[in-house]
Amino acid sequence: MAIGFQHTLQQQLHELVVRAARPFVSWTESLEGVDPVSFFMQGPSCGFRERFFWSDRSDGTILVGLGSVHAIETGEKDGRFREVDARRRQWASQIERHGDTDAPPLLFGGFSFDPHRTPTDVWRGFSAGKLIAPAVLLSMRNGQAKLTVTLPAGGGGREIEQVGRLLGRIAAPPLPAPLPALVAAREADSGRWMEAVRQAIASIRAGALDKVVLARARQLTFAGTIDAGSVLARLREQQPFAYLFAFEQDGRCLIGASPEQLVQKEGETCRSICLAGSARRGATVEEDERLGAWLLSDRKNRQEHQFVVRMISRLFAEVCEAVEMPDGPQLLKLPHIQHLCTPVVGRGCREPSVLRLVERMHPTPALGGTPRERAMETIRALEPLERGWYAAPIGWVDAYGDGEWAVAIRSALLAGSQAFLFAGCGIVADSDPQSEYEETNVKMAPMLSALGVMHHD
Ligand SMILES: C=C(O[C@@H]1C=C(C(=O)O)C=C[C@H]1O)C(=O)O
Ligand SMILES: [Mg+2]
Repeated sequence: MAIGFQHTLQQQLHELVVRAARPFVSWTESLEGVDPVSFFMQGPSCGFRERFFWSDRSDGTILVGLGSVHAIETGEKDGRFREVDARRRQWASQIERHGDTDAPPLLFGGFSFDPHRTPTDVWRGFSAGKLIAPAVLLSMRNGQAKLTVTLPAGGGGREIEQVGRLLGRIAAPPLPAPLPALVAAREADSGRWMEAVRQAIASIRAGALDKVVLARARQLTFAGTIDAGSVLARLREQQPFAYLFAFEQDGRCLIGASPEQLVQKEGETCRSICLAGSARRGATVEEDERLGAWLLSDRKNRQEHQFVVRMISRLFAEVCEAVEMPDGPQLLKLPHIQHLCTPVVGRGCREPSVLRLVERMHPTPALGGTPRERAMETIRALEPLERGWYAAPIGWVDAYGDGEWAVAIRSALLAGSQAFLFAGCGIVADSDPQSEYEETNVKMAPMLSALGVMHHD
């Protein structure tokens, strides 16, 4: 689509919404030569109040959404995944599709970590479950870029005008705004956090549970508003092997670079990454290799990892015809940290939607613990913070039920001039509170660096 055709396009969109026979109309066309982060950055100045970003680890799929044409939100607790999935199916049947129909319409979404926890003001708008269909979607898959506009039948005048503005500006992308300076950092006392870890270790040794993940939060205050677009641009440079995600609404943005896939469904194939067990990166090649070799053979880290592998491989065996996975973990090396990693593939998946898989998977022992309910109770009792959407599923689902979800770790909630950072770690019988504390410091480093804050403790 050539720039300058935008008036014809606006006219076409007007005609489509007038003639629509279903509640929503969606139109898709190729759109080459657009940088996805610039597209994201254009959102607010074109009047879009919601912004979404997703890219997978290989950049094979990049999805950027602006605005909201349909929101599915639930305050349900145990039934939240089923409820939003049922409403997703209903939405999918209400769309009239035009143009290139290879790219199905999709929704960006997220869930809270623990719907039984009372929501706090910090996480305002980040409900137990939420899916949003963007008004405008830039999707890049297999090297092909497409633009999809979805509008309500008989309406959409404002959105059509915004799309016009967006297309008019695409050729001149804005520069990322400089990040404001840090003025204050606040965190609960590290001694208290380590005391909670000590209590968790005692419960585990007493046989109450096998593993629990405990997290910390740090609140940073900056001299001005933090723009999610600038943070995203930095994450894209600094974290090339992670899932990049951003979910922004009402000026609040959950953003991060997560190495951890929760689950992907593509037709009858589903995939997951078991990720648990961590070491920092070495300063030299020798030190780095030594730390990696140590991690691969360390009993405590192997155990922490194995709980995740056991749960995910069993679950895949229940819902798939066949499960493929390597015999032992591999190392996943990221800029600040290395992890034990076991990819799992399921063939002949019988679940009809990725959201049904998310329901079964969340929380895995990598983010909650094992056994699941005991771990959740332990987190509620020992962790003083509200996780909100941290460590919870974030991703997208399309009209057919396919999609990909990561866990929202290595992340921050941006709210005006404040950023809330979170990091957790898997506690097992052999954990040492001081080392676990240091591990969470390493996990906060990527987000601190993306925010332009030097890491020091
Ligand atoms: C909970 C986090 O990370 C999880 C905990 C890990 C660990 O304890 O070794 C490793 C990867 C993640 O599954 C986090 O980054 O906040
Ligand atoms: Mg760990």
